[in-house]
Amino acid sequence: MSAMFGTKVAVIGAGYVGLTTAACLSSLGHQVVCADVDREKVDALSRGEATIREPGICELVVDGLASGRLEFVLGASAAVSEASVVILCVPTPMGATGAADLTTLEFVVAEVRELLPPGCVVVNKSTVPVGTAARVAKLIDRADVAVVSNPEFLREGAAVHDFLNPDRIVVGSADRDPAPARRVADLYGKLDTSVLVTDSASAEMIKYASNCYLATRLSFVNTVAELCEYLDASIDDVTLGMGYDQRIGKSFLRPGPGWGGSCLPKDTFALLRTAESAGSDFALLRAAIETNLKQQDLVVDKVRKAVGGELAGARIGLLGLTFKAGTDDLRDSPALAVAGRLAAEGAELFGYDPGVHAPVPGVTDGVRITGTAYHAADGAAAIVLLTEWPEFRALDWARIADRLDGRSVIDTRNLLDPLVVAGTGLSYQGIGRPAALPSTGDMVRRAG
Ligand SMILES: NC(=O)c1ccc[n+]([C@@H]2O[C@H](COP(=O)([O-])OP(=O)(O)OC[C@H]3O[C@@H](n4cnc5c(N)ncnc54)[C@H](O)[C@@H]3O)[C@@H](O)[C@H]2O)c1
Ligand SMILES: O=c1ccn([C@@H]2O[C@H](COP(=O)(O)OP(=O)(O)O[C@H]3O[C@H](CO)[C@@H](O)[C@H](O)[C@H]3O)[C@@H](O)[C@H]2O)c(=O)[nH]1
Repeated sequence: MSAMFGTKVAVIGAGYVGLTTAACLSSLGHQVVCADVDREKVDALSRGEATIREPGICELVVDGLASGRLEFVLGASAAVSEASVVILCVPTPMGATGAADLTTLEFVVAEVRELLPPGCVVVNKSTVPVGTAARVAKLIDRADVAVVSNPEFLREGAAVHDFLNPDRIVVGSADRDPAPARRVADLYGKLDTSVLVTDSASAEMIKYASNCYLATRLSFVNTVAELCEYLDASIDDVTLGMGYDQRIGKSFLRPGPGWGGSCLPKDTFALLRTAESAGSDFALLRAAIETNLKQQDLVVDKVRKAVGGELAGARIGLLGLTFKAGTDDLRDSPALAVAGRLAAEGAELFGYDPGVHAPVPGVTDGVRITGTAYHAADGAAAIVLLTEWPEFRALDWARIADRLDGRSVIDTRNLLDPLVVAGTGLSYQGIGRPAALPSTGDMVRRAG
């Protein structure tokens, strides 16, 4: 069967996943109505203003509105009445027990179930525990509506690129029913990628297993980095040497202040809880989570030592507050977790982040936001780099040295060239990096 274009699609939720999905599907030729409960967001998007910081999103929204293939509406019920595919992209945050909280998802399902046109396919794109597609099908309780799981794998900061160039598309339907799975797979017919069709439980598990594997890999790397410090080895060279093994690969091996963001922390907890309810002890995953919390302690220990053992009253400059570079997202940011621990010990914090221009009440409390990296350094006893924004590499470190009160630079992302920083008279510490070695990866011979 040839790929089908021009499908009428409703996308529920206009956040990182929903807005990207809506804008990209309209760019692929589909007719998309995207709904959100946030009136300001709907109004801004309807005016062609992007509400998230993602390369390419604004252009797609503007093009979609101009072509008439993209529309934003308030509330899910306003979006679904003519849709042949309804894609749920609402939040599934961590609940009180660590399990995913499905309240919003179930609320939306209850809101739209009677409005869905006959023959419509409902798609779970939100990250949801195994069994949720079956549960949603029960809640909808209509023989003429199928429920399909289609997990999303995009990364923030590269959302549009990842959506349009996915490593794979996973579609799971009840009993592997091919007809609704094909309807969903066909939405992506213009993309050159592998499409895996499976049952809905396996599709849901693929999403959690992928995120939990990535988190475990990082906890492993962070632990190897800690060992490197004791053994005077270089984590940069160790991960480079590991990455040449094609079974391991080079990506997702950078040590840091711990992994964070809106997905890995909640999804690791959720799978741990799912395992517990299935009577299984996922000890490896639990260790990955615990290792991640310990990583923040290690960073705080380094800072405490750097300022002479007492954080109370110490002025510290922080470079980076977002959970990774290239995003303005502060949700579950390891940088803010470290800041919170430093503040709890009485440190006075001044922070600069290229993606954060004003304090965010309840989120950046305890950190005074500065307009430049140099202002964060003013009079500080130490500088702590927490997010790997490339522009921090290009800072004038001699100028920072002049403005600092103390001498310490702690680079939790191994972003900086230690020789450049040390060349200004500052004392450099990375993660798993011996202080006195040249930067990294000096190859004697490179193949090809
Ligand atoms: N952020 C990512 O990188 C990413 C990647 C893959 C999967 N996911 C998953 O996708 C889901 C959504 O994540 P997100 O980051 O896009 O969340 P988000 O918070 O950025 O966006 C969710 C949107 O849903 C809206 N919303 C809430 N209740 C609603 C309702 N009743 N009706 C309509 N809209 C409603 C919110 O106003 C918000 O705009 C989660 O399950 C997440 O785990 C996220
Ligand atoms: O080598 C690395 C790579 C990442 N990180 C950290 O790991 C966290 C997560 O990073 P990343 O995976 O790039 O961020 P997300 O945008 O949250 O994307 C993850 O979570 C999404 C939501 O489920 C998935 O769709 C993506 O595939 C998955 O990578 C961040 O704190 C990063 O700083 C490191 O410390 N070292």
